[in-house]
This record gives sequence, C-alpha cells and structure tokens, in this order.
Amino acid sequence: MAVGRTLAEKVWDEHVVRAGDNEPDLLFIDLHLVHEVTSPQAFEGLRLAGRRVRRPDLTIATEDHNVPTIDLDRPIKDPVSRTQVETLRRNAEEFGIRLHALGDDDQGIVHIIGPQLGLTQPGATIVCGDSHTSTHGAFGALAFGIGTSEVEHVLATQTLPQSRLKTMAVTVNGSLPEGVTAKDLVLTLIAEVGTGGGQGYVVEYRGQAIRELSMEARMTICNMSIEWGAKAGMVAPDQTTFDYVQGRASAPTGAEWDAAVEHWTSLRTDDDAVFDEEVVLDASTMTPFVTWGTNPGQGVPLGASVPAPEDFEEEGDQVACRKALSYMGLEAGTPMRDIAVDTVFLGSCTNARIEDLRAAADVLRGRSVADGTRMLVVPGSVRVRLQAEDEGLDVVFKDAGAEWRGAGCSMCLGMNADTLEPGERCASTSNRNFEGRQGKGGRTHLVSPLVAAATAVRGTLSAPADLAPIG
Ligand SMILES: CC(C)[C@H](C(=O)O)[C@@H](O)C(=O)O
Ligand code: SF4
Repeated sequence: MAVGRTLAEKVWDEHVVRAGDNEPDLLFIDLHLVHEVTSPQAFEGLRLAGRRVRRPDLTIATEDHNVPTIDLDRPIKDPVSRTQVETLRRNAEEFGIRLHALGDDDQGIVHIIGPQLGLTQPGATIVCGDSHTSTHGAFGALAFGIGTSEVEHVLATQTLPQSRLKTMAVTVNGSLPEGVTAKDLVLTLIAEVGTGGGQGYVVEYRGQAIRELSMEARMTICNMSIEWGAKAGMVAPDQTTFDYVQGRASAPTGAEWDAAVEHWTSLRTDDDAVFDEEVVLDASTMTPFVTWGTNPGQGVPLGASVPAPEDFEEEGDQVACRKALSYMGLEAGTPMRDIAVDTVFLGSCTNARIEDLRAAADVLRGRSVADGTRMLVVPGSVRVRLQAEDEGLDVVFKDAGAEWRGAGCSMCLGMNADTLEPGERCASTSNRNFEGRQGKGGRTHLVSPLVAAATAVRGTLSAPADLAPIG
C-alpha cells in the first residue's frame, strides 16, 4: 500500500538529481542567497579552483550584516565591515552575480528581500550561508542554512548533497487571543520543547492557528525554527501564500502563474502521511511571552516572574538558570513586568517586516518612549522602510522619540556600530539572546513587536494592555 508523503518529502523528492545507497541525496537548489559574512572564502575557493558560478541566474546577493544604519551616504567607518562589504561587491562583479548593495532600493536583510522580490516561492529548495534561512519555509519551500564550504559547492554546481531528514509536525490548534502574536507562539514553543528539541528534523507547522496567520507571521515562526534546533521549518502553501507572492517582481505571471498555483496546491502533507514526531500546542491559552535568560528557550509569560534554579527538575537546567540569572543581572522571583530596560530594538529578520512596524506604530501613536529608554527602529529592508514612510509610520516613531534607521541586521547581532554597552539591557524583537549577542556584556530579552513598543513606553517589560489609554 502506498503511504502518503509529507510536504517536506514532496519538495525533497522533486529535487533529487542523484540518489544512491549509503550516500546522501544530491539536491538541486532553486535559489541561493548570499551575504557578505559567509561568502568570501567560498568565492576564494572558486577562484583558486578556476571555477565559475554555475547558475548566476539562481544566485542573488545582498549586504545586510555589516552595513551601517545611519550616515548611509558616507563610506563605512569600521574597517572590518568595510572590507566585508567591498569584498562582496568585488566577488559579485567578478562572478556575475546580482547584488543589492547599500543604496539600492532592494537592499535589506537577506531573508526579507527574498520573499519581497517574489524569489521565495512554494516548493523551492532555498539555501544561504545563514542559519535563519529557515524563514523562507513559511512559503512551503525547503529552506535551510549551510556552511561556507557548502556555499562554495552550491556556487560551483547548484546542487548540494544532503542526507534525508526526519519529519516533525508542530500542530497548533485553536486561535491566538487578541494581542498575542506569532513571536509569542514560537517563544512558547521553544520554552516547551527546549533549544535542542528539533535537532535532525524538518518541521511542518500546521493547525488552525498557523492557517490563520499572515505570511509575515508565518515567517516569524519559521525564522526561529533553528532556535530549537530544527534544520528547517515549513508551512504548507495556501491562498494566503499565493496572495502574498502574486504580482511580485520574480513571481510567475499569466498561464505560468496558473500552472504554478496548481502545482503548489499539491504540496500539502497527504492525510495518510506519517511524521516521525508530533508536538501539539493550543494557541488559545497563549499569552505575551518574553525571555529572561541567555537562550531562546529560557522564556516565560510576561505575567510570570523570573524563575529560580530550583524551579527546574534537571540539574543541567538548574545550572543554566543560575548562570543566566547572573549574566542577566536578574533576581529569581522578580515579576517580568518590573524589569527595566535601557534599549528597545525593533528590527531583524524575525520581526522587521511592514506588519511588525505597523503593529508597533499603532501602540506608539500618541505616546512617547519613556525617559531614560532609547528605541531603535530598523526596518528589515529598504522597501519596508519606504513603505513605512509612505504610511507615515516613521513620523509616528520619531514623534514618540524613537530613532528611525536604515535597513540591515543592525543590533540583532551588532556587526555594525549598533551595539549594546556592557550591562545594558535590551528588549529586542530579534531571535537570539546569547551572551554578548547584541554587544559584549549586553543583556537581551526577546519580545514581540507589540511588547517592544509597550516596553518602550513604560520603560519596563510590558504589553499594550498595560498602557494607560491615550487622551
Ligand atoms: C552571520 C551569520 C552566519 C549568522 C547566522 O548564520 O545566523 C547570523 O545571521 C546570525 O543571525 O547569527
Ligand atoms: S537579522 Fe539577525 S538573525 Fe537575521 S540574518 Fe541578520 S543577524 Fe542573522
């Protein structure tokens, strides 16, 4: 009896160009995204071997990690960042690769520009030398991060050897309550399954709550797949997906569009398919969720308090808690809402799309950032910035006292000048809160855009419901 296949298996099977016993499958790669951090040695390898890029038409580069977000008309000050960016520019030119450089309207964080340009499409295989490539899985693509030697392999051959992955379903039943977002959902999930829970799996997010999410929100969830160890995260394409893709620069048109949609519609997990593992969650019980520790799994509902080491059963978790509390400068039992922050960062490939900016601006409209708190708003791409400016969101942010910046990764990891000072505390809409992630000694609390905005107003971790009504 034929057994049904999962979405991931269908996409995989369509891309196998060679399979053999006791060897990984060789997959064709439909889209290779490139940025300045993980590509220099790969291009150097090609150069040394006298090779060209096999499919420049399926390769696209952008500058995101090292770019400044202010003084965009001046040369990059930091020599390391300048070298990274200039190296990418030289490589793109020498190897004939399309590059969206600083100053270009399509420049931005690699995981934001792919979907924006319509390059990210259902059923595609997408790789990039970047762990958050999982973002693109929101479209029903099989998308994952690769290392620099794999970047070289894909540049040279447009293929990648990969061993088959186990499959996992994350089924989220019910609907998210008002004011609870995709970010809260994924932080809740990671706190529950742990940062290693997804290791070795390609995950499919499904169920009512996922179906009800916008593409932006699905991207937020798939983006953080890697934060609980999954190789990739996917959502089956549906009308929401098609509506988002249609009309974008690289999307198919006319009869090709119709054929594409017909094919994409077939890319759903068959009813009789079997996942190797399943996690089930109920969205209706979720609340705003924030992290207190130094990994994305160390989180609690905003209404809870900082945990104590004794709250954990496993000794490893107790040790990790003790260490995190010390680094974070937190005392067990402190209500999360009492934690005061110095900085609020609204940005990153997790939460710097137009919908995120709109949500935060709605909270900030008519309100002000608290004294002693600074807020940085860094759109994920130039297009997001331009659209936000079209809608007047920049004015809302600036009137509230926030800084309105250029596009890029920025304070998500502080490879440019946007970093925290030692001991500084930040509410951040990004995806990683490791020690030193946003600057040496900096302390990060991962939050949703709604919580970020409300926190900026009160100066302590807060949700919009905590704010006094305007007027
Ligand atoms: C610089 C890059 C390799 C890295 C990644 O792979 O994710 C970065 O984007 C990050 O978020 O830490
Ligand atoms: S925004 Fe942050 S997580 Fe995303 S690619 Fe850039 S550094 Fe990595």
